[in-house]
Amino acid sequence: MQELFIGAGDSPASTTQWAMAEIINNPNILRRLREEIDFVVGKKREFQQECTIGGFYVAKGTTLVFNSYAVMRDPDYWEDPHKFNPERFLASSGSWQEEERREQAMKLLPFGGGRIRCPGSNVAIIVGTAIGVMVQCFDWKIKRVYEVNMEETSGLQFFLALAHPLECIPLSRTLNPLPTNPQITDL
Ligand code: HEM
Repeated sequence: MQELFIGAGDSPASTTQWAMAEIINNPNILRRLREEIDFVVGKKREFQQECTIGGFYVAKGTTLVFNSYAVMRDPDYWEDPHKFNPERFLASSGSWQEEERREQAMKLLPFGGGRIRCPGSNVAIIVGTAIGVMVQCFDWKIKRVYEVNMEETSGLQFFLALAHPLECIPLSRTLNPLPTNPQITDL
């Protein structure tokens, strides 16, 4: 946990500051960078021409927002879509052909897609590391109730949230040590 905070905190902030300081001191580089970004990204993100998608007419100038929540919980694509079942990805991924894999990826959109796909998705992978560390190092207890209340709320927040924020107690696994790896202890 300590490594996560140290490794993830100052390093991106300080690297960004150094790079921006250099860019500001070198206006030619700033101009070239901006030109390249404008060339690749463009200056507009709306439909540049009319078209039809899945039978629906989309007029020029439309800004399209898709409902990725509905796509990722669509019972036509996902078996038992509301069930927390991470193993669903393990079970089928081995047997998928490349085409099926690509099609399946279109139905899993945690970071959106296309040109406005989340640019922080590589950084966000840290969520997996944090969960891995919490599972590896602690047992988790909740107060009074049998299981965590999974009721959802959107409220005034932008993101879907737990209606009752998670309150849990970490119990260190040091009393029940991790099995030692002989290859590592032998070094
Ligand atoms: C688990 C964490 C994250 C999730 C689930 C997530 C998800 C998303 C989604 C769904 C979008 C909208 C994409 C679309 O409209 O197609 C988005 C946009 C964006 N995300 Fe993330 N994100 C996460 C973390 C991050 C992080 C760590 C950063 C920055 C380091 C970041 C920066 C952005 C930005 C700047 C946009 C706007 C992109 C644009 O409109 O061009 N996100 N994110």
